[in-house]
Amino acid sequence: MEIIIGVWLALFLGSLPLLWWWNRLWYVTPFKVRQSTTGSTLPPGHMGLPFFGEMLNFLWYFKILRCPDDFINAKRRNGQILDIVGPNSLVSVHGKSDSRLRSFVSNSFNRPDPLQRIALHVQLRMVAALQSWAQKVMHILLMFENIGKLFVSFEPGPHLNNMDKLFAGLVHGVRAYPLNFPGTSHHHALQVVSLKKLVAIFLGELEKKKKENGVEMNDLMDGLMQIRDEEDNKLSDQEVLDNIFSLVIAGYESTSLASMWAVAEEDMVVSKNKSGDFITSEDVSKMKYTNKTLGIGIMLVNHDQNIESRFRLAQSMFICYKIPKDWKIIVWLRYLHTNPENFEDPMCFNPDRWNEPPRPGAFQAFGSGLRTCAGNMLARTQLALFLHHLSIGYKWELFNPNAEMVYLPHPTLVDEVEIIFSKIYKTLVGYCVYGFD
Ligand code: HEM
Repeated sequence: MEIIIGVWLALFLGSLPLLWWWNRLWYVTPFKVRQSTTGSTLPPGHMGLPFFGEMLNFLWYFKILRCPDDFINAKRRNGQILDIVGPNSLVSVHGKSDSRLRSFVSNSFNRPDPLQRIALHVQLRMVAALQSWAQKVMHILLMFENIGKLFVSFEPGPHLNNMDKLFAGLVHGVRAYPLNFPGTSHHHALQVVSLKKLVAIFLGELEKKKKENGVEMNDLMDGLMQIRDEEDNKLSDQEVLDNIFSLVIAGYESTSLASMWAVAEEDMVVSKNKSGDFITSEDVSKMKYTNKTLGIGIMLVNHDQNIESRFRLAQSMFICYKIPKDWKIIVWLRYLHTNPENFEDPMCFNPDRWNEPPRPGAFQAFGSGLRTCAGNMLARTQLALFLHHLSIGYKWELFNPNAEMVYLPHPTLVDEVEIIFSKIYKTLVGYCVYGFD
Protein backbone atom coordinates (compact mmCIF):
# COMPACT_ATOMS: atom_id res chain seq x y z
CA MET A 1 0.00 0.00 0.00
CA GLU A 2 2.75 2.38 1.02
CA ILE A 3 4.58 1.58 -2.20
CA ILE A 4 1.51 2.43 -4.30
CA ILE A 5 1.05 5.75 -2.50
CA GLY A 6 4.75 6.43 -2.99
CA VAL A 7 4.50 5.70 -6.72
CA TRP A 8 1.52 8.00 -7.12
CA LEU A 9 3.22 10.73 -5.12
CA ALA A 10 6.36 10.40 -7.22
CA LEU A 11 4.31 10.52 -10.41
CA PHE A 12 2.46 13.58 -9.18
CA LEU A 13 5.62 15.42 -8.11
CA GLY A 14 7.41 14.37 -11.29
CA SER A 15 4.60 15.77 -13.44
CA LEU A 16 4.59 19.18 -11.72
CA PRO A 17 7.35 20.70 -13.87
CA LEU A 18 5.59 19.36 -16.97
CA LEU A 19 2.28 20.91 -15.86
CA TRP A 20 4.03 24.17 -15.06
CA TRP A 21 5.60 24.41 -18.53
CA TRP A 22 2.89 22.64 -20.52
CA ASN A 23 1.16 25.76 -21.85
CA ARG A 24 4.48 27.21 -22.87
CA LEU A 25 5.43 24.05 -24.73
CA TRP A 26 2.01 23.80 -26.34
CA TYR A 27 1.42 27.43 -27.36
CA VAL A 28 4.72 29.24 -27.37
CA THR A 29 7.06 26.70 -28.89
CA PRO A 30 5.11 26.27 -32.17
CA PHE A 31 4.81 30.06 -32.42
CA LYS A 32 8.53 30.47 -31.95
CA VAL A 33 9.28 27.87 -34.57
CA ARG A 34 6.95 29.59 -37.08
CA GLN A 35 8.30 33.06 -36.32
CA SER A 36 11.97 32.13 -36.05
CA THR A 37 12.79 34.07 -39.22
CA THR A 38 10.84 37.27 -38.42
CA GLY A 39 12.22 37.71 -34.92
CA SER A 40 8.73 38.56 -33.52
CA THR A 41 8.34 38.14 -29.79
CA LEU A 42 5.43 37.29 -27.57
CA PRO A 43 4.59 39.36 -24.48
CA PRO A 44 6.59 38.08 -21.51
CA GLY A 45 5.04 36.22 -18.59
CA HIS A 46 4.09 32.76 -17.41
CA MET A 47 1.29 30.98 -19.30
CA GLY A 48 -0.34 29.42 -16.23
CA LEU A 49 -1.43 25.81 -15.80
CA PRO A 50 -3.18 23.74 -18.46
CA PHE A 51 -6.93 24.46 -18.51
CA PHE A 52 -6.84 26.59 -15.31
CA GLY A 53 -4.42 29.18 -16.64
CA GLU A 54 -3.76 31.63 -13.83
CA MET A 55 -7.15 31.17 -12.22
CA LEU A 56 -5.77 29.99 -8.87
CA ASN A 57 -3.45 32.95 -8.66
CA PHE A 58 -6.26 35.25 -9.71
CA LEU A 59 -8.59 33.92 -7.00
CA TRP A 60 -5.83 34.17 -4.43
CA TYR A 61 -5.42 37.90 -5.09
CA PHE A 62 -9.10 38.71 -5.65
CA LYS A 63 -10.84 36.49 -3.08
CA ILE A 64 -8.31 35.81 -0.35
CA LEU A 65 -5.90 38.75 -0.30
CA ARG A 66 -8.46 41.18 -1.75
CA CYS A 67 -5.70 43.07 -3.53
CA PRO A 68 -6.74 42.81 -7.18
CA ASP A 69 -4.41 45.58 -8.27
CA ASP A 70 -1.36 43.61 -7.17
CA PHE A 71 -2.33 40.78 -9.52
CA ILE A 72 -2.90 43.13 -12.41
CA ASN A 73 -0.02 45.53 -11.92
CA ALA A 74 2.42 42.67 -12.14
CA LYS A 75 1.14 42.02 -15.64
CA ARG A 76 1.19 45.54 -16.91
CA ARG A 77 1.73 45.98 -20.67
CA ASN A 78 0.51 48.82 -22.85
CA GLY A 79 -1.20 48.69 -26.19
CA GLN A 80 -4.34 48.93 -28.27
CA ILE A 81 -7.17 46.45 -28.66
CA LEU A 82 -9.86 45.13 -30.90
CA ASP A 83 -12.57 43.17 -29.14
CA ILE A 84 -15.20 40.58 -29.86
CA VAL A 85 -17.92 39.53 -27.40
CA GLY A 86 -20.89 37.27 -28.24
CA PRO A 87 -22.50 36.52 -31.65
CA ASN A 88 -25.09 39.03 -33.01
CA SER A 89 -24.96 41.94 -30.65
CA LEU A 90 -23.58 45.41 -31.08
CA VAL A 91 -20.62 44.45 -28.97
CA SER A 92 -19.54 41.78 -31.40
CA VAL A 93 -20.51 42.79 -34.92
CA HIS A 94 -18.28 44.80 -37.24
CA GLY A 95 -18.42 47.00 -40.30
CA LYS A 96 -21.85 47.89 -41.66
CA SER A 97 -23.79 45.93 -39.04
CA ASP A 98 -21.84 47.68 -36.32
CA SER A 99 -22.44 51.17 -37.77
CA ARG A 100 -26.15 50.44 -38.28
CA LEU A 101 -26.69 49.30 -34.69
CA ARG A 102 -24.32 51.83 -33.15
CA SER A 103 -25.94 54.76 -34.91
CA PHE A 104 -29.38 53.51 -33.82
CA VAL A 105 -28.32 53.21 -30.18
CA SER A 106 -26.54 56.57 -30.31
CA ASN A 107 -29.54 58.25 -31.86
CA SER A 108 -31.78 56.70 -29.22
CA PHE A 109 -29.69 57.63 -26.21
CA ASN A 110 -26.83 59.98 -26.87
CA ARG A 111 -28.39 62.94 -28.68
CA PRO A 112 -29.88 66.02 -26.96
CA ASP A 113 -33.53 65.42 -27.92
CA PRO A 114 -33.91 61.84 -26.71
CA LEU A 115 -31.77 62.66 -23.69
CA GLN A 116 -34.16 65.43 -22.74
CA ARG A 117 -37.12 63.07 -23.00
CA ILE A 118 -35.27 60.40 -21.08
CA ALA A 119 -34.32 62.93 -18.40
CA LEU A 120 -37.97 63.82 -17.88
CA HIS A 121 -39.01 60.19 -17.78
CA VAL A 122 -36.35 58.94 -15.41
CA GLN A 123 -36.53 61.90 -13.04
CA LEU A 124 -40.15 61.21 -12.16
CA ARG A 125 -39.19 57.64 -11.40
CA MET A 126 -36.14 58.67 -9.42
CA VAL A 127 -37.99 61.16 -7.25
CA ALA A 128 -40.75 58.60 -6.57
CA ALA A 129 -38.21 55.90 -5.74
CA LEU A 130 -36.20 58.16 -3.43
CA GLN A 131 -39.38 59.12 -1.60
CA SER A 132 -40.31 55.50 -1.12
CA TRP A 133 -36.83 54.71 0.18
CA ALA A 134 -36.93 57.31 2.93
CA GLN A 135 -36.21 55.81 6.31
CA LYS A 136 -35.55 52.38 4.91
CA VAL A 137 -32.42 50.39 4.38
CA MET A 138 -32.04 50.03 0.61
CA HIS A 139 -29.80 48.84 -2.15
CA ILE A 140 -29.81 51.01 -5.22
CA LEU A 141 -31.88 49.04 -7.71
CA LEU A 142 -33.54 52.00 -9.35
CA MET A 143 -31.37 51.87 -12.46
CA PHE A 144 -32.83 48.53 -13.46
CA GLU A 145 -36.31 50.04 -13.43
CA ASN A 146 -35.18 52.84 -15.71
CA ILE A 147 -33.39 50.52 -18.09
CA GLY A 148 -36.36 48.11 -18.08
CA LYS A 149 -38.72 50.93 -18.99
CA LEU A 150 -36.54 52.55 -21.63
CA PHE A 151 -35.48 49.34 -23.31
CA VAL A 152 -38.60 47.13 -23.18
CA SER A 153 -41.34 49.24 -21.51
CA PHE A 154 -41.36 46.99 -18.45
CA GLU A 155 -43.18 48.58 -15.53
CA PRO A 156 -41.77 48.43 -11.99
CA GLY A 157 -43.21 45.64 -9.85
CA PRO A 158 -42.62 42.04 -8.83
CA HIS A 159 -42.06 40.97 -12.45
CA LEU A 160 -39.21 43.45 -12.90
CA ASN A 161 -37.74 42.58 -9.49
CA ASN A 162 -37.72 38.95 -10.55
CA MET A 163 -35.95 39.87 -13.79
CA ASP A 164 -33.42 41.85 -11.84
CA LYS A 165 -32.60 38.69 -9.87
CA LEU A 166 -32.43 36.61 -13.05
CA PHE A 167 -30.01 39.07 -14.65
CA ALA A 168 -27.90 39.10 -11.50
CA GLY A 169 -27.84 35.27 -11.60
CA LEU A 170 -26.93 35.31 -15.27
CA VAL A 171 -24.08 37.77 -14.81
CA HIS A 172 -22.85 35.73 -11.86
CA GLY A 173 -22.85 32.55 -13.91
CA VAL A 174 -21.18 34.18 -16.86
CA ARG A 175 -18.39 35.35 -14.61
CA ALA A 176 -17.96 32.01 -12.89
CA TYR A 177 -15.31 29.66 -14.18
CA PRO A 178 -16.73 28.45 -17.52
CA LEU A 179 -17.29 24.83 -16.57
CA ASN A 180 -20.52 24.03 -18.31
CA PHE A 181 -21.79 20.81 -16.77
CA PRO A 182 -24.50 20.06 -14.21
CA GLY A 183 -23.59 21.30 -10.76
CA THR A 184 -21.48 24.31 -11.77
CA SER A 185 -22.80 27.86 -11.33
CA HIS A 186 -21.96 28.62 -14.93
CA HIS A 187 -24.17 25.75 -16.09
CA HIS A 188 -26.88 26.62 -13.61
CA ALA A 189 -27.09 30.24 -14.80
CA LEU A 190 -26.85 29.54 -18.50
CA GLN A 191 -28.72 26.28 -18.92
CA VAL A 192 -30.96 25.85 -15.95
CA VAL A 193 -32.36 29.07 -14.58
CA SER A 194 -31.55 32.58 -15.63
CA LEU A 195 -30.89 32.46 -19.33
CA LYS A 196 -33.82 30.23 -20.19
CA LYS A 197 -36.26 32.30 -18.15
CA LEU A 198 -34.95 35.59 -19.48
CA VAL A 199 -35.04 34.41 -23.09
CA ALA A 200 -38.65 33.32 -22.54
CA ILE A 201 -39.59 36.72 -21.08
CA PHE A 202 -37.93 38.74 -23.84
CA LEU A 203 -39.20 36.44 -26.57
CA GLY A 204 -42.73 36.80 -25.16
CA GLU A 205 -42.35 40.57 -25.28
CA LEU A 206 -41.07 40.41 -28.86
CA GLU A 207 -44.00 38.28 -29.96
CA LYS A 208 -46.42 40.65 -28.22
CA LYS A 209 -44.93 43.60 -30.02
CA LYS A 210 -45.13 41.81 -33.35
CA LYS A 211 -48.83 41.16 -32.79
CA GLU A 212 -49.41 44.79 -31.82
CA ASN A 213 -47.64 45.64 -35.09
CA GLY A 214 -46.14 48.98 -34.15
CA VAL A 215 -49.07 50.39 -32.15
CA GLU A 216 -46.79 51.50 -29.33
CA MET A 217 -43.33 52.21 -30.72
CA ASN A 218 -41.34 54.02 -28.15
CA ASP A 219 -38.84 51.72 -26.52
CA LEU A 220 -35.51 50.34 -27.61
CA MET A 221 -36.89 46.95 -28.60
CA ASP A 222 -39.48 48.60 -30.87
CA GLY A 223 -36.71 50.62 -32.45
CA LEU A 224 -34.48 47.59 -33.01
CA MET A 225 -37.41 45.80 -34.63
CA GLN A 226 -37.72 48.64 -37.14
CA ILE A 227 -34.08 49.12 -38.19
CA ARG A 228 -33.42 48.24 -41.82
CA ASP A 229 -30.23 47.83 -43.80
CA GLU A 230 -29.54 49.07 -47.34
CA GLU A 231 -31.41 46.07 -48.77
CA ASP A 232 -34.40 46.90 -46.57
CA ASN A 233 -33.87 43.83 -44.39
CA LYS A 234 -34.99 44.02 -40.80
CA LEU A 235 -33.00 42.51 -37.95
CA SER A 236 -33.88 38.89 -37.27
CA ASP A 237 -35.66 38.09 -33.99
CA GLN A 238 -32.43 36.59 -32.73
CA GLU A 239 -30.52 39.78 -33.54
CA VAL A 240 -33.09 41.89 -31.72
CA LEU A 241 -32.91 39.61 -28.67
CA ASP A 242 -29.11 39.48 -28.67
CA ASN A 243 -28.91 43.25 -28.75
CA ILE A 244 -31.52 43.85 -26.07
CA PHE A 245 -29.75 41.35 -23.86
CA SER A 246 -26.34 42.88 -24.38
CA LEU A 247 -27.61 46.39 -23.87
CA VAL A 248 -29.39 45.53 -20.64
CA ILE A 249 -26.29 43.75 -19.35
CA ALA A 250 -23.97 46.55 -20.53
CA GLY A 251 -26.18 49.33 -19.25
CA TYR A 252 -27.69 48.14 -16.05
CA GLU A 253 -25.02 46.87 -13.73
CA SER A 254 -22.45 49.44 -14.81
CA THR A 255 -24.79 52.34 -14.05
CA SER A 256 -26.00 50.80 -10.77
CA LEU A 257 -22.47 50.18 -9.58
CA ALA A 258 -21.35 53.67 -10.52
CA SER A 259 -24.24 55.24 -8.61
CA MET A 260 -23.57 52.95 -5.67
CA TRP A 261 -19.91 53.93 -5.55
CA ALA A 262 -20.61 57.61 -5.98
CA VAL A 263 -23.04 57.54 -3.04
CA ALA A 264 -20.84 55.33 -0.86
CA GLU A 265 -17.67 57.33 -1.50
CA GLU A 266 -19.33 60.66 -0.89
CA ASP A 267 -20.91 59.31 2.29
CA MET A 268 -17.63 57.92 3.58
CA VAL A 269 -15.69 61.10 3.07
CA VAL A 270 -18.31 63.22 4.77
CA SER A 271 -18.67 60.78 7.66
CA LYS A 272 -14.95 60.86 8.39
CA ASN A 273 -15.36 64.01 10.48
CA LYS A 274 -18.51 62.82 12.18
CA SER A 275 -19.17 60.41 14.98
CA GLY A 276 -21.90 58.24 13.52
CA ASP A 277 -24.51 61.01 13.14
CA PHE A 278 -26.64 61.45 10.10
CA ILE A 279 -25.25 63.78 7.47
CA THR A 280 -26.39 67.38 8.06
CA SER A 281 -27.41 70.18 5.74
CA GLU A 282 -23.90 71.56 6.08
CA ASP A 283 -22.50 68.26 4.86
CA VAL A 284 -24.97 68.23 2.03
CA SER A 285 -23.89 71.71 1.02
CA LYS A 286 -20.34 70.40 0.70
CA MET A 287 -21.60 68.22 -2.11
CA LYS A 288 -21.14 70.82 -4.76
CA TYR A 289 -19.45 68.18 -6.82
CA THR A 290 -22.20 66.06 -8.31
CA ASN A 291 -20.47 65.77 -11.63
CA LYS A 292 -17.05 65.32 -10.19
CA THR A 293 -18.34 62.62 -7.86
CA LEU A 294 -19.89 61.02 -10.87
CA GLY A 295 -16.42 60.79 -12.39
CA ILE A 296 -15.21 58.87 -9.37
CA GLY A 297 -18.16 56.49 -9.33
CA ILE A 298 -17.59 55.71 -12.96
CA MET A 299 -13.84 55.38 -12.46
CA LEU A 300 -14.38 52.77 -9.76
CA VAL A 301 -16.92 50.68 -11.59
CA ASN A 302 -14.66 50.24 -14.53
CA HIS A 303 -12.73 47.49 -12.88
CA ASP A 304 -15.55 45.11 -13.44
CA GLN A 305 -16.46 46.08 -16.94
CA ASN A 306 -13.21 44.73 -18.13
CA ILE A 307 -12.85 41.58 -16.19
CA GLU A 308 -15.65 40.07 -18.17
CA SER A 309 -14.58 41.41 -21.53
CA ARG A 310 -12.91 38.88 -23.81
CA PHE A 311 -10.80 40.21 -26.54
CA ARG A 312 -9.77 38.13 -29.49
CA LEU A 313 -7.18 39.57 -31.77
CA ALA A 314 -6.96 38.86 -35.44
CA GLN A 315 -3.21 38.75 -35.96
CA SER A 316 -2.36 42.23 -34.80
CA MET A 317 0.62 44.01 -33.31
CA PHE A 318 0.72 44.87 -29.63
CA ILE A 319 3.53 47.40 -29.10
CA CYS A 320 6.54 45.40 -30.20
CA TYR A 321 4.95 42.05 -29.36
CA LYS A 322 3.17 39.73 -31.70
CA ILE A 323 -0.26 38.51 -30.54
CA PRO A 324 -1.10 35.27 -32.32
CA LYS A 325 -4.51 34.86 -33.88
CA ASP A 326 -7.23 33.84 -31.38
CA TRP A 327 -5.27 34.82 -28.30
CA LYS A 328 -7.24 36.98 -25.88
CA ILE A 329 -6.28 40.26 -24.30
CA ILE A 330 -7.88 42.00 -21.34
CA VAL A 331 -7.26 45.71 -21.05
CA TRP A 332 -7.41 46.58 -17.39
CA LEU A 333 -8.87 50.07 -17.50
CA ARG A 334 -8.84 50.26 -13.74
CA TYR A 335 -5.06 50.25 -13.95
CA LEU A 336 -5.17 53.57 -15.79
CA HIS A 337 -7.38 55.04 -13.09
CA THR A 338 -5.42 53.76 -10.13
CA ASN A 339 -2.00 54.58 -11.55
CA PRO A 340 -0.33 57.41 -9.58
CA GLU A 341 1.38 58.50 -12.81
CA ASN A 342 -2.07 59.45 -14.12
CA PHE A 343 -3.86 60.64 -10.96
CA GLU A 344 -2.29 62.00 -7.81
CA ASP A 345 -3.14 59.79 -4.82
CA PRO A 346 -5.56 57.84 -7.05
CA MET A 347 -7.35 55.92 -4.29
CA CYS A 348 -8.31 59.11 -2.43
CA PHE A 349 -11.85 60.41 -2.94
CA ASN A 350 -11.07 63.82 -4.36
CA PRO A 351 -13.65 65.37 -6.67
CA ASP A 352 -11.35 68.39 -7.08
CA ARG A 353 -9.04 66.30 -9.21
CA TRP A 354 -11.47 66.98 -12.04
CA ASN A 355 -10.77 70.73 -11.89
CA GLU A 356 -8.01 69.97 -14.37
CA PRO A 357 -8.59 67.77 -17.39
CA PRO A 358 -6.92 64.36 -16.98
CA ARG A 359 -3.86 63.42 -19.03
CA PRO A 360 -4.89 62.38 -22.55
CA GLY A 361 -5.88 58.72 -22.51
CA ALA A 362 -5.73 58.45 -18.72
CA PHE A 363 -9.49 58.50 -18.11
CA GLN A 364 -11.01 55.65 -20.09
CA ALA A 365 -14.15 55.01 -18.07
CA PHE A 366 -16.16 54.51 -21.23
CA GLY A 367 -13.33 53.09 -23.28
CA SER A 368 -12.30 54.86 -26.46
CA GLY A 369 -12.10 54.63 -30.21
CA LEU A 370 -14.40 52.64 -32.44
CA ARG A 371 -15.80 50.47 -29.66
CA THR A 372 -16.36 53.21 -27.14
CA CYS A 373 -19.36 52.76 -24.81
CA ALA A 374 -22.55 53.12 -26.82
CA GLY A 375 -24.58 54.26 -23.82
CA ASN A 376 -22.19 56.70 -22.20
CA MET A 377 -24.47 59.75 -22.39
CA LEU A 378 -27.42 57.76 -21.08
CA ALA A 379 -25.28 56.58 -18.17
CA ARG A 380 -23.94 60.06 -17.43
CA THR A 381 -27.42 61.58 -17.58
CA GLN A 382 -28.98 58.96 -15.30
CA LEU A 383 -26.19 59.23 -12.77
CA ALA A 384 -26.09 63.02 -12.72
CA LEU A 385 -29.87 63.22 -12.25
CA PHE A 386 -29.83 60.60 -9.54
CA LEU A 387 -27.03 62.27 -7.58
CA HIS A 388 -28.64 65.65 -7.99
CA HIS A 389 -32.01 64.56 -6.59
CA LEU A 390 -30.38 62.56 -3.89
CA SER A 391 -28.14 65.33 -2.66
CA ILE A 392 -30.71 68.12 -2.69
CA GLY A 393 -33.50 66.18 -1.00
CA TYR A 394 -32.13 63.35 1.11
CA LYS A 395 -29.59 62.43 3.68
CA TRP A 396 -28.13 58.99 3.87
CA GLU A 397 -25.65 56.88 5.69
CA LEU A 398 -24.11 53.49 5.12
CA PHE A 399 -25.89 50.85 7.16
CA ASN A 400 -22.56 49.06 7.75
CA PRO A 401 -19.85 51.73 7.50
CA ASN A 402 -17.13 49.18 8.19
CA ALA A 403 -18.32 46.57 5.71
CA GLU A 404 -15.45 44.84 3.93
CA MET A 405 -14.75 44.99 0.21
CA VAL A 406 -15.20 42.05 -2.12
CA TYR A 407 -13.93 42.03 -5.68
CA LEU A 408 -15.80 39.13 -7.28
CA PRO A 409 -18.02 39.03 -9.23
CA HIS A 410 -17.67 42.81 -9.10
CA PRO A 411 -16.10 45.27 -6.68
CA THR A 412 -18.55 46.15 -3.96
CA LEU A 413 -18.99 46.13 -0.21
CA VAL A 414 -19.94 42.77 1.31
CA ASP A 415 -23.47 44.02 2.02
CA GLU A 416 -23.72 45.42 -1.54
CA VAL A 417 -23.84 48.91 0.00
CA GLU A 418 -26.90 49.02 2.17
CA ILE A 419 -27.87 52.62 2.72
CA ILE A 420 -30.37 54.29 5.04
CA PHE A 421 -32.15 57.16 3.36
CA SER A 422 -34.26 59.87 4.91
CA LYS A 423 -35.82 62.96 3.51
CA ILE A 424 -34.65 66.48 4.24
CA TYR A 425 -37.66 68.71 4.83
CA LYS A 426 -37.39 72.21 3.42
CA THR A 427 -38.37 75.25 5.48
CA LEU A 428 -38.60 78.86 4.44
CA VAL A 429 -35.03 79.40 5.61
CA GLY A 430 -33.57 76.49 3.73
CA TYR A 431 -32.72 72.83 4.14
CA CYS A 432 -32.27 72.79 7.87
CA VAL A 433 -35.06 70.89 9.59
CA TYR A 434 -34.94 67.12 9.45
CA GLY A 435 -37.67 64.59 9.87
CA PHE A 436 -38.86 61.33 8.50
CA ASP A 437 -41.66 60.32 6.19
C1 HEM B 1 -21.49 54.04 -15.70
C2 HEM B 1 -21.96 53.32 -16.68
C3 HEM B 1 -21.16 52.69 -17.79
C4 HEM B 1 -19.83 52.47 -17.89
C5 HEM B 1 -18.74 52.78 -16.87
C6 HEM B 1 -19.58 51.84 -19.19
C7 HEM B 1 -18.33 51.48 -19.66
C8 HEM B 1 -18.10 50.85 -20.86
C9 HEM B 1 -16.80 50.44 -21.35
C10 HEM B 1 -15.48 50.66 -20.64
C11 HEM B 1 -16.97 49.83 -22.53
C12 HEM B 1 -15.88 49.21 -23.41
C13 HEM B 1 -15.41 50.27 -24.41
C14 HEM B 1 -14.23 49.82 -25.23
O1 HEM B 1 -14.12 48.62 -25.54
O2 HEM B 1 -13.39 50.67 -25.59
C15 HEM B 1 -18.40 49.84 -22.81
C16 HEM B 1 -18.96 49.30 -23.92
C17 HEM B 1 -20.30 49.30 -24.18
N1 HEM B 1 -21.30 49.89 -23.43
FE1 HEM B 1 -21.05 50.86 -21.69
N2 HEM B 1 -20.78 51.70 -19.83
C18 HEM B 1 -21.78 52.21 -19.03
C19 HEM B 1 -23.12 52.28 -19.33
C20 HEM B 1 -23.71 51.81 -20.49
C21 HEM B 1 -25.12 51.91 -20.83
C22 HEM B 1 -26.19 52.61 -19.98
C23 HEM B 1 -25.30 51.26 -22.01
C24 HEM B 1 -26.60 51.03 -22.77
C25 HEM B 1 -27.18 51.76 -23.56
C26 HEM B 1 -24.00 50.78 -22.45
C27 HEM B 1 -23.76 50.09 -23.62
C28 HEM B 1 -22.51 49.67 -24.04
C29 HEM B 1 -22.29 48.90 -25.26
C30 HEM B 1 -23.36 48.42 -26.24
C31 HEM B 1 -20.91 48.68 -25.35
C32 HEM B 1 -20.15 47.89 -26.43
C33 HEM B 1 -19.74 48.84 -27.54
C34 HEM B 1 -19.02 48.07 -28.66
O3 HEM B 1 -18.34 47.09 -28.38
O4 HEM B 1 -19.14 48.50 -29.80
N3 HEM B 1 -23.06 51.11 -21.50
N4 HEM B 1 -19.06 50.46 -21.77
